[in-house]
Amino acid sequence: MAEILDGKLTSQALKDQIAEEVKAFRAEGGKQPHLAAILVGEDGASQTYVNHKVKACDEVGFKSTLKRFPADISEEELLKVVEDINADDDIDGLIVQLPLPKHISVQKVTDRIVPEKDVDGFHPVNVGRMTKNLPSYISATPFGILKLIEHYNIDTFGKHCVVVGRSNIVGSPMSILMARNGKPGNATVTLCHRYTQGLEQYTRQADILIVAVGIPEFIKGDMVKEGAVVIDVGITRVEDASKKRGYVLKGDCEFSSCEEKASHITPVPGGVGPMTISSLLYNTLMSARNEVYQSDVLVK
Ligand SMILES: Nc1nc(=O)c2c([nH]1)NC[C@@H]1CN(c3ccc(C(=O)N[C@@H](CCC(=O)O)C(=O)O)cc3)C=[N+]21
Repeated sequence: MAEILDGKLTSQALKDQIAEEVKAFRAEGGKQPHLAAILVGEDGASQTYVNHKVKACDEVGFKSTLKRFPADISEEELLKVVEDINADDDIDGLIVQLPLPKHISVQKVTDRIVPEKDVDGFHPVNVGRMTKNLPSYISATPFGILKLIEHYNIDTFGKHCVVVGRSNIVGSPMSILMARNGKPGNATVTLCHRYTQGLEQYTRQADILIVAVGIPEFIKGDMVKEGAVVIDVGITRVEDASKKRGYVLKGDCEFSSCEEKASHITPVPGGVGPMTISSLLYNTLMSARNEVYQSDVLVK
């Protein structure tokens, strides 16, 4: 029986801390942190996530602005919206909810956000600074996983961490963060992906197994080492006619079989997902306080 790494509880604790810090900051004459989100199209999951983000802003005392556009907005128009927000001194953080429609380049749009407002940590300047262990915005999902590991006092020093999936948003930054000299960090990292041969040979060696492939129940218990810490980043809507909503949420790990082997495991939902939201808020607070790019000559 594994201990549950409760992302809902941990996220709430982090939000409570953020709310306190907002109060203290404003009492010193600081501004109200302000997060802007851009949502393009009508994707159901994206709408859910963005609504969660707006609600979370209210909870911690942030201002939020949601800008919605139809799926057929042109790339040029969207880039103009980004530029307007870049120039708006009241807005501290901007996220463009992914995925975007195919005719819009994710890279062009994320690269257009000024690094100082890139609270998603997707801009190459933030990715580069993260890699060099300089102050940066760390993407919300990897940042949330670090916070969860920290909250439960999980030791990563010298441990073997196997990351499955090499996406720009999760797998790649996660592998860098777990290996770099930090806390949590200093792990020995193996990064596996779709072309890895004999995947289970690697996953079975993991003291910490982080899975972000987006394939429901991809990892089974027999691929997990006894006593491993299992972090499941996947969250897929799987059709289920017996449910009122018509779907269930599934992680990348088969919970029942992995839970038998693991010492700690994140559930889906209620694991990594909620941590993502509070981490985004934390980045926005850091931006309002001008902590990351303060007195910084790199990008000015
Ligand atoms: N620019 C951008 N930044 C992102 O950070 C970003 C994105 N685009 N696109 C999509 C992914 C996914 N993501 C999640 C956020 C919260 C939950 C979350 O709160 N999940 C709840 C359940 C949510 C539900 O009921 O569907 C849970 O796991 O308990 C999940 C996934 C952020 N992402």
